[in-house]
Parts: sequence; structure tokens; C-alpha cells
Amino acid sequence: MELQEDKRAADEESQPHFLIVTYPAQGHITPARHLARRLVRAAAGAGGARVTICTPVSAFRKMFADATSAVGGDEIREEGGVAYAAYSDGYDGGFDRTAGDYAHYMSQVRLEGARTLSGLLRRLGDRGHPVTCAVYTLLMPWVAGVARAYGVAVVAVFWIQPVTALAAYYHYFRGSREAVMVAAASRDPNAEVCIPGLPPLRFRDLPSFLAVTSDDDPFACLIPEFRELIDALDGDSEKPPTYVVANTFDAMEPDALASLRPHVEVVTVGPVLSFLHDGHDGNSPNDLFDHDGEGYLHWLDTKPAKSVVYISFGSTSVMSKTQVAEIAEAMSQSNRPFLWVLRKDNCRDKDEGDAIKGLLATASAATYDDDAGGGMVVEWCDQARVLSHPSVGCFVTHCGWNSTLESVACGVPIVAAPQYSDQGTNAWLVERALGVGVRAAARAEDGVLETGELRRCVEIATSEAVTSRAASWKEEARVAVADGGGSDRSLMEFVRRIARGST
Ligand SMILES: O=c1ccn([C@@H]2O[C@H](COP(=O)(O)OP(=O)(O)O[C@H]3O[C@H](CO)[C@@H](O)[C@H](O)[C@H]3O)[C@@H](O)[C@H]2O)c(=O)[nH]1
Repeated sequence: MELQEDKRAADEESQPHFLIVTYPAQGHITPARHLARRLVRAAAGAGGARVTICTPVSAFRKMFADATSAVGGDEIREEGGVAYAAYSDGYDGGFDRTAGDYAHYMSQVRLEGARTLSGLLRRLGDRGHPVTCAVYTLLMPWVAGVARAYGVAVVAVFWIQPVTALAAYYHYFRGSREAVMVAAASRDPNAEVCIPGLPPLRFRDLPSFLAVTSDDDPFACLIPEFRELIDALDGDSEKPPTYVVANTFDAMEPDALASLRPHVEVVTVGPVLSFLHDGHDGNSPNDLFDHDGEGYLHWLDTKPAKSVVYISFGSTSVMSKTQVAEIAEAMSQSNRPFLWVLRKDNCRDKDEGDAIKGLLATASAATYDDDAGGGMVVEWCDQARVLSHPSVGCFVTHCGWNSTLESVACGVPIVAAPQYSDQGTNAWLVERALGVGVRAAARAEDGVLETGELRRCVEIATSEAVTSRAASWKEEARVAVADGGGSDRSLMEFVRRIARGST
């Protein structure tokens, strides 16, 4: 018995250990969880692997409501074969994005994050689980230096946006900045920008952070973060290059991959969505937001196939009262059933929030029991389950990359209403590259998506042509991650490489 225990401990110690370090946002934590499960699964046939997800304390406490973890605490949770630990980003009470000072956040996380992540790396080593591969999501390039200082051999960025956006960032810092600046100066969102290897893009198709031209812009502090991330990819005589583990698949973004691969080692592993392998039952409920009950799933059960419009703008978007009113009116006029995720913190301030809740109560009450349409509003749902439901026929989304991939993998056509960051690029992919949806035009003066435009786009997205392209891409996505598919093979090879200790 003792011998068996000793052997198990020795086996565990020889396993590779992946540490995935995330930023405190749902859009980072969700794909990190999917990747963690995929890594565990990929390594299962080859002696196994240990995977730890490390989030800021504020996120850890939301995910594990009974957590005692404080700064420097050493609590480690195990769930679904994955371990969870916390580091401090200097904002243990949470960072308020709506009022937040990003520049201050970025400097704090470099100090506190480096200090507390070092502590975690040391503790993991002391417990016999030294980290062999450190993986970090966006906006955290400092993780690479901390990991290397602890002797972690392989460092990889988990690129949780499309590689088209990565190619835009890469070439921006390698000679294309001038072309982007010329387009920015023209103030024309349709101005064409040529990025090496990519089809011609309009200015509005580029990641919005590249449009920052003034140091006073609240996002100006992000540009150096992206530059550091890109610089790490090339490597130099002092340090090995950082890998890119990309949440995409080869058929989806061939041009961007071809433009990057001569310069950067990109491992395409997407779409990393564990429900494609394990179904929905193993899904962890510990999101950063409290789930509504399952009433919405029962409600979906009562609706005809492909009839429901699902509306969600992700975890960070903020909505104006006017925008909510336009969407509510569009749904009421369209006579289609809708499921809408709208949280109180989606609203800019409390008064606006109260007004929005009032509007929604009216919209829901007016239509809820109507056989022709009817709506349901929730604070937070299991989106993957919703998109997998046969009654859902269309997704009105801000086009966060996770939502986009989930929709593509479920074959649900998209109405794209991008707001910032990579969302314009994602909308371009949806509409122009894949043809699985349509980009809605926002009002020029305030970015509001108006009733008529939303109705028009829902009609296009639910047309036969778009629906059948969405069905084809669903198959492509599933083939990529199925056993022996392109993303599956790349992930297996990556895990083998880490297990062999070869970089
Ligand atoms: O009720 C809900 C609403 C959302 N989600 C999930 O939350 C995630 C949201 O991610 P995403 O669609 O990427 O949106 P954001 O949260 O806005 O993500 C941020 O981070 C992404 C990754 O960097 C970027 O692509 C986005 O532009 C950026 O806004 C997805 O997995 C959804 O399934 C739920 O589970 N339930």
C-alpha cells in the first residue's frame, strides 16, 4: 500500500505542470478553464499532467465564495482535475473597470503580481509540483520574467483573441504603425489599411487599441503591454522565444497564420471549448457572476427550433438606457422570442440602471406570454448551453472572441455589434471571412444600434444562406478539435514537447 502511494507520488512529481495565469476578467478565465481541461485530457494517455489556474485574489474569491485566500495566502482548490490558486494584482477588493485607472492597475499588478506569483511558484516547488510551463493571458507580459526567474523552462502566451488581431499587433510593432496612423488621422472608419499578409482591412476592422493616438487616452497604457508581449515572441540570444498557444483553428484564419508563422511559433489549439468533448454536465458553475436558475433553459425548451434571438454583450460592456430601449423595441417589433442577458452592472450609473430595469420589466411583461414572441431577461446564464439549445436561431453579440467561437462551434449565426478591443476584428471575421453573420451599423454620433438596423440584421442572420454557412463552420470547428483533428494534434504535440522537457 505504502509502495503504491510512493509510486503515485513519484509519478505525479514527474508530470509536467502547466500554470495558467489570468487577468481578472471572465473573458480570460473562461478560456483558461477550457484550456486547462484540454491539457489534462491531452496528457491523460501520456502519464498525465498537473494544471493550475492562477487568478487574482478578487476573482478567486468570486469563484470560490467560501475561499479564505488573502494576499499571500496559500489556498489551493481542486476542481474537475484542475487546481486553482490566487495571486494579488494589488486590487484584492476588485478593479472597477467603469471608473478604473488602467495605468495604475498595470503598474500595481507588475509590483504585487510579481511578488505574489513568485511566492506561489516557490510554494508549488516546495510541495513537489514545480511549474514546467507558464502560460499567461493578455495584458500580463510580466509573467514571463517572473516564471523564467524561477527556472520555468517554457513560457507561452495564451492568445484568447483571433490571430488576425495578433497579426495586426505584430505588424504594427514591426513596420505597419505608420499605415495605421495614416488611417487613424483620416477619421474614416472605412479607410483601408494594408497589413502584410492580411486581406485589406478597414480601419474599423483593426483592434481599437491600435487607434490610440494620444497619451491622454485611458487605453494608452495598454500599448506598451502589447509591445512587450510582441517583443517576447521573437526571442533573442539571452532568452528563448515565447510560444503562442492560440484559441483558433487553421481553417478559420489561414492568412493571419501564414503572415505570423515565419516570425512566431503559433500552436493553434482552438476552439478550446470543453463542452465539445465532455458535454455540459461537467461545466463549472464558478463564474465571476451568479447564475440565474435553470428557468431560462426550461423556457427555451418551449420554443420552436431556431426561433429564439439570444442577446448578450459579454462580461464587461456597459449599456446606455437608449441602447436598451432600441433593442427592446426591435425585439417587440420582430415578434421573435428573445433571451437577453442584462446585468445591473451593465448600466452606466444607478439611475440609468433603475430606468433600464423598468424598461425591461415592461418589455418582458408585455411579451413574455405571447405565443408569437415573448422575452426573458436574465442576469447571467450558461451561455454555452444556451447556444447549444436547438431553439436558438441567432446571437446578437458584442463579438467578444469567446462568444464568437462558442457561436461558431454551435452553428448559431451572428449579428455583430462590436464595441472595442478585438471586437471589430472579430466582426470582420464573422461577416467577411466566414460569412456566418452580419455586422450591424451603429449610429455615428453615439454608437447606438438602432431598432430598424437590428431588425434588418436579424433577418439577414437568420436567412437560409447565412444559416447554412454557420452549419458548415460548426462542422469545421468540431473537426479541428476532434481526436486527430488539426487543433487536437497541435495540442498533443505541445504537451508532449513540454513533457519531454524540450523547448
Ligand atoms: O450570461 C453569460 C454571458 C457570458 N458568458 C460567458 O462569458 C464569456 C464572455 O467572453 P467574451 O465573449 O470574450 O466577452 P468579454 O467578457 O467581453 O471578453 C473580453 O475578453 C475577450 C478575450 O480577450 C475579448 O475578445 C473581448 O473583446 C473582451 O471584451 C463567454 O465565454 C460567455 O460564454 C456566460 O457564460 N454567461
